[in-house]
Amino acid sequence: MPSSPTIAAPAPTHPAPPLPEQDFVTALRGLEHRYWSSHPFHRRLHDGDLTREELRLWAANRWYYQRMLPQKDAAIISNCPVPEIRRLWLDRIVYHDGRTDGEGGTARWLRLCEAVGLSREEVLDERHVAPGARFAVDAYVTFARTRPWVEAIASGLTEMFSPALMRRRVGDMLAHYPWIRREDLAYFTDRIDAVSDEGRQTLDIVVRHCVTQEQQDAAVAALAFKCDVLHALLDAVESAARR
Ligand SMILES: O=C(O)c1cc(C(=O)O)c2c(n1)C(=O)C(=O)c1cc(C(=O)O)[nH]c1-2
Repeated sequence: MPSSPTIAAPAPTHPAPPLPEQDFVTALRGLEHRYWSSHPFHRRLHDGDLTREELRLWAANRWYYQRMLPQKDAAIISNCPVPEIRRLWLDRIVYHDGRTDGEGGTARWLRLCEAVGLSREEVLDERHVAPGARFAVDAYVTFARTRPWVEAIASGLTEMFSPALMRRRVGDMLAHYPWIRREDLAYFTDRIDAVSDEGRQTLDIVVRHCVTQEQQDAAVAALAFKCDVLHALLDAVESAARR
C-alpha cells in the first residue's frame, strides 16, 4: 500500500502580543508629523498670509466639519455598548450643539464666520463648501458609523495634537489679522481646555480598550486616516482659493 505523503502539521499560531502601553502611546503620538498643523494652508493662515477671501473660505468650509462633529459623535454612541463611554460622548455632542439654539461650539464657529465677513445665510446654506471638503468630512462620519467604536474613537486622537496649535492660532490670528477681535475667536479660546481634556480622555480609553496587537494597529491606522481627512479638507480649501 502506498504510504500517504506526510503533511507537516501547521505550526500553532499565537497572536502577536500587544505592544507595552508606553510603546503603543509612542506609536500614536508618532503620527504628529501628519497632523494638519503642517498643511501649507494652515502655515499661511498662521503666518498672516491669507487674504480676507481665503479666510472666509476657510471658515465656511470648516463650518461643515464643525456641524458634522455631533453626528460623528452620535454614530460612535450608537455603536458603543459601554454606558460610561456613551455618557462622555453625549457631553461632546452637547458641547457643540449647546443646550439651546445659539449656544455651544457650533454657534461660536458661526460667530467667527460672521467676524470674517460671511453672512449667516451663506454659511448655513453651505454654498462655499468645496466638494472635496464635504467628501473628507463625510468620510470621517462614515468611518465612525461603520468601524468598530474603539477605532472611531481612536480617529479622534488628533485632539491630542490640537491644543498647542489652537493656542498658537489665537495669538497668530490676533497678531496678523487686526480686524479680528479676541471675542470673535471665542470658539478657540473656549475650546483649548476642553480639547486638551478630551484628548487625554480619548487616549486613556483607546489604551484601555485596545488589548490586542490587531486592535492597536487598527487604532494607529484610524489616527492616520483622520490625519488624511484633515489634510484633504484643507487641500480642498486651498484649491477652492486658487479658483
Ligand atoms: O482647530 C483645530 O485645529 C482643531 C482640530 C481638531 C482635530 O484635530 O480634529 C478638532 C478641533 N479643532 C475642534 O475644535 C474640535 O471640536 C474637534 C473635535 C474633533 C474630533 O475628531 O472629534 N476634532 C476636533
